[in-house]
Amino acid sequence: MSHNCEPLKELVRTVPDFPKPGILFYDITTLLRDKAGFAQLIDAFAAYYIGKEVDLVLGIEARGFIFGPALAYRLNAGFVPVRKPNKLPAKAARVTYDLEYGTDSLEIHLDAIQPGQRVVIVDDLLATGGTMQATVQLVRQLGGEIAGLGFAVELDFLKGRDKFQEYDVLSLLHYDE
Ligand SMILES: O=P(O)(O)OC[C@H]1O[C@H](OP(=O)(O)OP(=O)(O)O)[C@H](O)[C@@H]1O
Ligand SMILES: Nc1ncnc2[nH]cnc12
Repeated sequence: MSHNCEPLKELVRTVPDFPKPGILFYDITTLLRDKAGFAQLIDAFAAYYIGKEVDLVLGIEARGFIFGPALAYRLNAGFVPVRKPNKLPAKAARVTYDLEYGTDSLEIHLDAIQPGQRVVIVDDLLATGGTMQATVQLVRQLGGEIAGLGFAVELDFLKGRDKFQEYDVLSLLHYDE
């Protein structure tokens, strides 16, 4: 199967003024419901990370939970959820960050990563990069080694990628505006 995912952009719906006036929302639900499209995305992620000795895939709540477990399964890796505040039952580390449309916090269980484990973090979309930057901070706090940062969609014009120059960043679909 081809891993050129760009044609899948046709399956992403844009919704103006959601969740706030002035935001153009890139809605991937229309892509997820397409069985060939969803399979191609997971295949493309898997093809990129297979052979990179990944121990854990981290998914960021909520939309990172869609891709993370499917990829972890394909890589024979574990899955770790990075969650919104006060959802994790055991002791957790927390970080607060800015979003394109507000602020939020994320948490990870303190024992979720053993020092030196190789971690890929996945999310549906890279906008300003605040969410991923916060998650990178959590992984580093726990002593994980970042093997890669993976996104289904990148909004190139927001330049979130600039925050991750020292990391291997993979985005499957790119939008210039
Ligand atoms: O690059 P950034 O500017 O940080 O934006 C990207 C983040 O924003 C969205 O999540 P959101 O916080 O809306 O949460 P949700 O997945 O629960 O809808 C998206 O799923 C990413 O996680
Ligand atoms: N414009 C956008 N569309 C979808 N998800 C987002 N997360 C942050 N900005 C977004």
